[in-house]
Amino acid sequence: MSDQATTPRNALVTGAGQGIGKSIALRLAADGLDVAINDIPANGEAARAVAAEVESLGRRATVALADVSDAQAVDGMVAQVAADLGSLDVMVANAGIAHVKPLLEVTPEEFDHLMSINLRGVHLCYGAAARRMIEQGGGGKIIGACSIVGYRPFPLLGPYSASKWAVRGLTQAAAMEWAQYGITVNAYCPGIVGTAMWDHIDEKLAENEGLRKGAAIEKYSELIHLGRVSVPEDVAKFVSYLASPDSDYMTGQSVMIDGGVQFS
Ligand SMILES: NC(=O)C1=CN([C@@H]2O[C@H](COP(=O)(O)OP(=O)(O)OC[C@H]3O[C@@H](n4cnc5c(N)ncnc54)[C@H](O)[C@@H]3O)[C@@H](O)[C@H]2O)C=CC1
Ligand SMILES: CC(=O)C(C)=O
Repeated sequence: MSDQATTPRNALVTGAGQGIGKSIALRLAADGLDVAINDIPANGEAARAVAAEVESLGRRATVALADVSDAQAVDGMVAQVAADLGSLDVMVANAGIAHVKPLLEVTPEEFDHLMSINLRGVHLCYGAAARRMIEQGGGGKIIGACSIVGYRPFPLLGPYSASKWAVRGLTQAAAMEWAQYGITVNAYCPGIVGTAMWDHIDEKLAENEGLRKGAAIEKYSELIHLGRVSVPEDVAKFVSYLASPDSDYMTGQSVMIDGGVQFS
């Protein structure tokens, strides 16, 4: 195995127009990395606003709009980022969506749509980044969005939980195959983070269980030993470590950063 040859310099964060991805992008910029902001074209304005915030921290930024489920678009995104910033050293495959539905009501189309973003999207981003890093020859850091439900599913989040379970497996396989190139591959497993995703989950769980809005997140928050709902910055601090040389001897891990909900 070759050594991690260079200190990470240029990062790409998918789904970075809001929520956890935005927080990761800003944290990596604060750490001294230049950052490419990805989101879907429909969220382009938010992505450009995050890029402006990165620049206000004194770092270079570029916006690379693409749907991570589209193989051609992902290859184009990675090529654009490497051209704009000079290299790709850190890939954070953060983009994801959640559906809340009883398994017996999930249609094959809904299942495929979720998997195309949460699993194929991560696979495409991992692969495109790895090919670029191998070509560059200096190793790299590949980081994926898993979840506590990648270890223990939540009811009504069946396909979502399965997608995160699969991200954990993909992360282990990629770590094994790409160690020889000095590339580490790890994932973060947040618990209950107060973002638009949990607003949606709360609303749908409430509908399903006949609860008022806000009651579902309160109920699930009782599982958090540290006693508060997570904020995106909690996750970004850990991703900062995964993107830094301090984590060079760690690969294939999907690590809980959940305030003490799930113990692996
Ligand atoms: N919020 C939470 O409690 C938790 C979130 N996660 C994971 O963390 C990641 C980020 O979650 P949040 O920030 O909460 O979600 P969010 O819904 O606030 O943000 C997700 C971002 O991804 C973008 N996105 C969606 N589909 C995309 C696609 N096909 N291509 C490119 N971008 C796309 C959205 O436009 C949005 O900007 C997701 O993978 C999620 O599954 C994991 C555990 C807990
Ligand atoms: C959205 C998600 O992954 C959880 C566990 O809430």
